[in-house]
Formats: sequence, structure tokens, C-alpha cells
Amino acid sequence: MAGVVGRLIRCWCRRAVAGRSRSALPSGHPALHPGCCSLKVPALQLHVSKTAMGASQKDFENAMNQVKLLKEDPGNEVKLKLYALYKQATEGPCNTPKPGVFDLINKAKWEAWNALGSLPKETARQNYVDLVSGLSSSSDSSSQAKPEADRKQAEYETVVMTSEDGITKIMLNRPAKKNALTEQMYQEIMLALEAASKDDSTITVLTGNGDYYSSGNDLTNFTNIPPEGVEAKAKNSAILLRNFVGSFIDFPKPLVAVVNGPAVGISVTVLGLFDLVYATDRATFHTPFSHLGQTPEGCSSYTFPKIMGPAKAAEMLIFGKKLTAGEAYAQGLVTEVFPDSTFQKEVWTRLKAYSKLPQNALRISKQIIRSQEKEKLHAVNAKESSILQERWLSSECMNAIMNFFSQKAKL
Ligand SMILES: CCCC/C=C/CC(=O)SCCNC(=O)CCNC(=O)[C@H](O)C(C)(C)COP(=O)(O)OP(=O)(O)OC[C@H]1O[C@@H](n2cnc3c(N)ncnc32)[C@H](O)[C@@H]1OP(=O)(O)O
Repeated sequence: MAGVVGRLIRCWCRRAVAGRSRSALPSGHPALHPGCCSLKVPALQLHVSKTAMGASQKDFENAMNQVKLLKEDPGNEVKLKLYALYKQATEGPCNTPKPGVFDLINKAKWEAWNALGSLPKETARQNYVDLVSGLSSSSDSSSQAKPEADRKQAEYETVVMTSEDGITKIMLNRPAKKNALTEQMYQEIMLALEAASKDDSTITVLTGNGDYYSSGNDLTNFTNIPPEGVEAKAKNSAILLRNFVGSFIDFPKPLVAVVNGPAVGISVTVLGLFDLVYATDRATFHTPFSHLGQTPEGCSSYTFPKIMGPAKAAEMLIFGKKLTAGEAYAQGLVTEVFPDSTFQKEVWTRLKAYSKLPQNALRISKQIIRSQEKEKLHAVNAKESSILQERWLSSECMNAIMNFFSQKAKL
């Protein structure tokens, strides 16, 4: 049936463009040129609120023009999504009777629009702009060489970002250094998250290459002191930390951690900002802040007591107790633990199924949950970052870092 509908949608698009069935398209709806996905967008009299939350009318119109420039047909599912978001943004919730069972193409269109429910016009407009932006960027990148089945979305040095099956995967790629996070890596992860938030994927995954998920902050970050001195270094690091954690707080799509091995420090604390945490039974979870003369970050001073209760949170964050995967699961930090032998296969089968769920429903559900305490999380992040700025100047912290490099002390 899907194949039939797919062929009909292609046919609808061609007929619509040829103008033979303008009636198949509501007035003002963009149409598709045959053979490619350029949309012929008639002059639109959009009466869209000027007080746009998110995308403005201009953004919306630009997005429609952008669709005309796409080099590849985005596929029927995406075209139906574009149609539905266009209708929701311009007319609001679906307001027409459901077409008859044999009127397949209009029924598919009606269902796509109706699935958006009471999504506000402004949100539909924003989602339309985001979807087109993702299509445009992947259309541009797809005009370059396609290296392999996975579409590499951008070239980074410390992470590998790929997108396939509705999933954008960001993989930490410094296995020789246990995926310790350098300043460049923080920046590249933020860039990758920004790109993932705008592409056409449904969910985003963060994982590690090699035997470690991540050993947390790269302690060499504290050794390259700029000419302005240690105070400036501490200040810049606090800004970097606040921006890095902020990108997890604000990430709009379902975010999944695939913890492929031991995790240390900030790679553990930001897990409280993910929507799912799947771990191999080889993983451990260690936040040795006091050992390092430091203090909690990643909003963990707020999220961990919420997740696991104040006593268990204190044992991790204050006293540095390392958890096994089973203990992290029992304390609510990990969603599910898998045997290492079947971890990747089980997790990716599960995630591919999740990525087929209605994209807007997933995204809106995530945003409803996160919106309850986004302001609180940003306030906690700011507080934790400013306290760490002071801690990094302390002798306790400097001694701990020197001990690590003098190989006196490993965690
Ligand atoms: C600006 C934002 C700041 C945000 C602040 C966040 C706070 C934190 O994240 S605190 C946590 C910091 N992390 C650590 O303290 C871990 C330090 N590493 C270790 O204790 C051990 O390496 C570890 C137990 C993780 C693994 O031990 P081994 O299995 O024995 O491996 P190696 O120690 O031989 O590691 C291989 C190689 O990688 C280097 N390495 C590992 N982790 C780090 C790290 N965090 N920073 C810098 N370098 C790291 C290690 O030195 C080895 O290097 P080579 O000797 O050159 O091979």
C-alpha cells in the first residue's frame, strides 16, 4: 500500500506542477516539478503572524524558495511532512473532512496534516523552516562525493558525524586518549549537535569509538596556559563549559547516549540531560570531582539528586564512588544495560525502530518535558560553571592534575 501511495504522491506532485490538477493542491500550496524536487511556489499571500515565535514570515517564504533549489527529491515521506507543516503553518489544525478510503493520495495528505494535531502555527512554521534547512544542507552535501552508505554530514577532526535511517550519530573519535575531551572536541560536539538539531534525522546519538565512552575532560586542557594567565584560562574554560552543557539543555530532538564503555567526569554528568542512556555491561560511571579538587558540572548537582536521590548522588558527586553499569541502572542514571556481546546490535535495532516514529510527535514530546525546567537547568549550569572557575585556580585542583601527569595518580 505504501508503494501505491508513494507512486500516487509522485503522480500528484507531477500533475500539480503540470497544472492539470490545481484542485489537487490547496491554493498557495507549493508544487513539484517532475523529475526533480524543485517546488514551484506561486506568489503566496501569507497572513502569518508578524510576532513570529521562531521562524518569521520571511524565513517561511525563504524556506519555500529554498525547496525549489533542492538537488534531490527528498522522498514522499518528507514531501508529505512539508505539505502537512505548510498547511498547519498557514491554516492551523486540520479543518477538512477525511477523504474516502479509495482517495489514497488525498487521504495520505489529510492524515499527514491531521497528525500534527493542535501544533501551533508558529511551531509548524519553525519546523517547516528547520526541515527545509536540513534538506538544503544535506542536499548541498549530497552533491559532493558520497563516501559510503552512511552520509557523512560534516568533516570534524575529533568526532565522526554520520546520518542514516533517521538517526544522526556523533561518535567521539580519540580512542587512543580514551576519548578525553579537548577544547577542540567540546567545540566540535557543539557544532555537531547544532547540525543534528537542524538535519532531517529523527533522533541523535552520542557514542564513543574504542573501549571507552569518554574519560571526561582532557587534563591537558589545564596545561596550555595563555599569555593572559591562569585567571583568563579559568574564565574561558568556564564559558566553554557553560556553552557546552547549554547545548545539551537546549537540544530539541530526542538525544540518546550509547555508552560503549567506561565514562568519566563530564561525560557522566551530562547524561542527566539525555532522553535515553543505553550502556554495555562493561561500562562504569565515575565522577571523581573531589579527587581532582573540582566540583560537579553538567547540571548534575540538580539532576543527579532528582534521578537517584540525594544520598546516592552525594556518594557519586562528592565522594567519587564509581558505579558499575548495573548500579547506574538501579539508580536511574542508565535506562537499560545490555550484554557487551550483543550491545551494538540490540541497541541499534531498537534505535532504528524508534527513528521510524512520527518525528514531530517525538520532538514536541521531548520539548514539553524539557520546557518544564529549562530555565532551572540553565541557572544550575551557570552556577556550576562559575564555581568551577574558582576551583580550577585552587591548589587542590592544580596538585591533582600534576599528580595525574606525573603518573602518581590515576583514577
Ligand atoms: C572546559 C570544560 C571542563 C569540564 C570539566 C569536567 C570535569 C571532568 O571531566 S573531571 C574527569 C577528568 N578525567 C580524568 O581525570 C581521567 C584521567 N584518566 C585516567 O585516570 C586514566 O587515563 C583512565 C582511568 C581514564 C584510563 O586508564 P588506562 O586504561 O590505564 O589508560 P591510560 O591512562 O593509559 O590512557 C591512555 C592514554 O590516554 C590518556 N588519557 C586518558 N584520559 C585522559 C584525560 N582525561 N586527560 C588527558 N589524557 C588522558 C592517558 O594519559 C594515556 O596517554 P598516553 O600515556 O600518552 O598513552
